[in-house]
Amino acid sequence: MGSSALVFSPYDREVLEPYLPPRTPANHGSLPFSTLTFATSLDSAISLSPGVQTILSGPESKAMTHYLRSRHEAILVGVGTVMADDPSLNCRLEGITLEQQPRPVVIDPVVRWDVAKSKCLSLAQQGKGKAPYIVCIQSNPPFGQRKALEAAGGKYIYMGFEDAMTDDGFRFGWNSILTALRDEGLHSLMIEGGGSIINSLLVPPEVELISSVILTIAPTWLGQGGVTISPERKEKQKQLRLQHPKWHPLGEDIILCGTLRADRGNWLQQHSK
Ligand SMILES: NC(=O)C1=CN([C@@H]2O[C@H](COP(=O)(O)OP(=O)(O)OC[C@H]3O[C@@H](n4cnc5c(N)ncnc54)[C@H](OP(=O)(O)O)[C@@H]3O)[C@@H](O)[C@H]2O)C=CC1
Ligand SMILES: Nc1nc(O)c(N)c(N[C@@H]2O[C@H](COP(=O)(O)O)[C@@H](O)[C@H]2O)n1
Repeated sequence: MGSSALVFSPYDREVLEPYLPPRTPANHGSLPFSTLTFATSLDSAISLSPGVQTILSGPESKAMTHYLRSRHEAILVGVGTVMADDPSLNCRLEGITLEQQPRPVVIDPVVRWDVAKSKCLSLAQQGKGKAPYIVCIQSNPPFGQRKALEAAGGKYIYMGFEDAMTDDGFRFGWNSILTALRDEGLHSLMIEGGGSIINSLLVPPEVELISSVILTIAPTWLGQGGVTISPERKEKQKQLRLQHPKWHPLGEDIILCGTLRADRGNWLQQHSK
């Protein structure tokens, strides 16, 4: 995504409002309000292949993504995404102060990402975003990286080893991740990707941790071999269906909002026009 200041209209803001975190966090003990949001093709791909950044959002939905960034206290991505994209993970909406910038959070269990060389840290050093929090198991990340990260206001968040080892490597439970972020004082979280992060959340019981879903659907097919969103189907699992869906066209894309949690239904109905 480019670097010029973006504008998102008051009308479009109002359409999204019921699906966004409350402006004043209600309960300090609860887990962060978590919005799952990403851009997908018509064949459910979020990139052409692992490790390749693929622009799907048009200018209008890109501005929406930056509005969402301004409305959450943190943006979460997996290490696969930062290694592939070297993203900025800041908000480039017109008039945003440093205080209003979201905190980037990167799930990087064995510290594969060299944060010291990242665009995200460089932007934090320039006061154009916040330095990331990196969620990992390792207790001694490379000294130079830790020094650079901490000097800019970021940190490593260490998770316990218990229950984290799986056939795929270290995997923290989502409840533990969200608890750790709540303990860092983060009340709302925008989960952007990538594929493995999103797919692991779209299965029970993790799906209950998602407060809202806001998708950008771009009118394009990426074809086979991409990173796709297609969660594992567990035996006897019910179909996973978005509740209270709202479709909203933005430029050439369409935005699909909804919820996956039964207890959000009443709240959404009250706040939807
Ligand atoms: N279109 C869009 O909106 C978006 C597209 N993307 C695209 O997605 C692609 C990247 O997706 P993908 O390759 O799946 O990578 P991810 O960003 O999903 O990162 C995956 C890695 O994160 C770590 N991880 C994930 N879940 C956990 C967990 N529960 N506990 C501990 N570690 C965990 C693992 O690291 P380890 O391997 O070290 O164990 C895993 O391999 C890129 O091409 C990017 O461009 C990304 C975001 C948005
Ligand atoms: N909303 C959206 N649309 C796309 O087309 C995308 N490729 C992405 N990708 C996500 O945005 C990150 C890039 O952010 P910066 O512009 O560098 O801040 C990328 O890493 C993905 O998380 N999103």
